[in-house]
Amino acid sequence: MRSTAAQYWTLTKPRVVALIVFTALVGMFLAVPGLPPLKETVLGLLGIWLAAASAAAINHVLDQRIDAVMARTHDRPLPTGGLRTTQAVVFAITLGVASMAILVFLVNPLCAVLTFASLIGYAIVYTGWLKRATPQNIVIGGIAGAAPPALGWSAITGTLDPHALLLVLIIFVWTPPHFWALAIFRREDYARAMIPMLPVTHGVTYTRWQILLYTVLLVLATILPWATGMSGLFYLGGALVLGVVFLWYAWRLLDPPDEFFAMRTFQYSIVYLMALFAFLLLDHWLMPWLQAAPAMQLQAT
Ligand code: HEM
Ligand SMILES: CC(C)=CCC/C(C)=C/CC/C(C)=C/COP(=O)(O)OP(=O)(O)O
Repeated sequence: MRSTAAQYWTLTKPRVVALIVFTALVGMFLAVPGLPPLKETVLGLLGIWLAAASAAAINHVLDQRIDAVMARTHDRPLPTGGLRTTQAVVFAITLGVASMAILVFLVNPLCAVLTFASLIGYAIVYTGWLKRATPQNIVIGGIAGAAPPALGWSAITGTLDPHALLLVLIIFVWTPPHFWALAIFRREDYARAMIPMLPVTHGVTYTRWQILLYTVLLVLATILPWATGMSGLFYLGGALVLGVVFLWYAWRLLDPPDEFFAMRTFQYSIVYLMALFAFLLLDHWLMPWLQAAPAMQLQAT
């Protein structure tokens, strides 16, 4: 039996939210030359983390009947009775209110509004409506999960920058291969719960082609930070290597070597996004050094 604290922690989907917060952090670092101001960085991350955790807890509340019939999710705190619905609702509201208080009063109103829209987008629009309504659920709902780089950026600058939207676009296009690979492996779960995920409504072969299509779009989208001058060649090299590996997974998935290959593709999607954003960050730090190096060589001669 897990402790009550561990059950609450599970409600926040800690690993998904950790990667979400990392993408927000990268948005913050890319927003300004050098280091972003400490106060906005720390409080902005705290506010975004609390909002995402609140949204995740609401997802557990609204999905508890679905979660109870799926093998992957049946042991979550609400289906098992580890926590009562009222406990989860109070927890979600507390996190949400704390997040908004921090962002409105200590960061800036734009960041607060965008973060609130993402919270509602995931917790209510995706979970409460789209997930049950259309196989395009995760494509449209993916906007909320993709928003954090823009949330981070706006926490630092108080503006919505086109470069931040490029990072949002990358995660938006990444979401379908990320999720549909898992959904192929778990399609019987979704069929049993009567959730219209793409492999259930359109079949596995169609979903595999859609994964390949979105992976091609993803690789093209990842060229844009370099093409628009936001990132340098170090980033581009990393993005292309990661992208070629993703394309290889998506291509092999059309005729997979075993039934677990879709799951391996899903796992790679997470490594991919983590590494891609790490490349953005490293490139941002390295760029001044790389640009200064030829000038220093000239001075030496
Ligand atoms: C609508 C958009 C998305 C959908 C439908 C989706 C769906 C899923 C699902 C069903 C899982 C398996 C969770 C589990 O077994 O507990 C998962 C795992 C994961 N997702 Fe997503 N995801 C989305 C967006 C994102 C975003 C935006 C990120 C991060 C930027 C992300 C990061 C992760 C990570 C890190 C895991 C692994 C969690 C673990 O190992 O416990 N996902 N996703
Ligand atoms: C404020 C802000 C940044 C909000 C974003 C919040 C957030 C946690 C987004 C992650 C998306 C996600 C895990 C979707 C899976 O939901 P699912 O219900 O399809 O998956 P499940 O079956 O594992 O519950």
